[in-house]
Amino acid sequence: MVQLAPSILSADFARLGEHVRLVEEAGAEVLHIDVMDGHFVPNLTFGPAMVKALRPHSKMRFDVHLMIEEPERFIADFAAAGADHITFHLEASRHVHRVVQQIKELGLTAGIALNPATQLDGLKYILEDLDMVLLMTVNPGFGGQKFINSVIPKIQVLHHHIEQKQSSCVVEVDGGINLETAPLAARAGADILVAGSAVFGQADPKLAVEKLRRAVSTVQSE
Ligand SMILES: O=C(CO)[C@H](O)[C@H](O)COP(=O)(O)O
Ligand SMILES: [Fe+2]
Repeated sequence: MVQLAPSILSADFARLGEHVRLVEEAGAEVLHIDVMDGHFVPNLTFGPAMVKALRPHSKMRFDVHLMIEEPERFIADFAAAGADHITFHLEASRHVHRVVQQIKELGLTAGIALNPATQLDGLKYILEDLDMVLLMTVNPGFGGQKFINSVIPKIQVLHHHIEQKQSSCVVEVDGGINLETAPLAARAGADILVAGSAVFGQADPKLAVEKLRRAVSTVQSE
């Protein structure tokens, strides 16, 4: 069963509580929270205070995607604010194993994200410690970008590897997911699909989640 993770990056920040409740009512399992620092990526978003403010409004799993340099500096703050899961970028940390341990010691699940051009090889000695791998299908930094099709084989390879190892690690795909690309990513082996503009950029975010769910359910029944 593929899960949907609406990204608040494209939500109306002035009506965030209301928007988050809408997607939860529509059955979204995970809320994706994009944190950007203006260094690792050329954009700035928000910090732990946003997670803390949203926490009382939702029972969804809070999936924090850190697009920040030296993520170890902020793990404890996001955990205290109510994150359930933290993903950081392989490209942004020099002590990958230590950061994974830090996240897990706080009782959260841990994931590593890879930019579209980053090889899977960098995960070789850490994969067994991960709860999630996030494969970016756009270059991180902005919502509303076009899905990079050449990442599809990378999703397939990772999915097959995880299946062979009988690991419980899940594959999340993030960037440019819409009604057309969601089935492609699901068919390639994605377990969780992040969608920002295809949900919160639509006039009716609740209907948008329902449509995405229908689009991926056709793949599951193949
Ligand atoms: O991590 C991200 C960008 O760096 C976002 O999660 C992602 O881009 C979602 O937005 P959209 O679905 O509009 O592409
Ligand atoms: Fe993201």
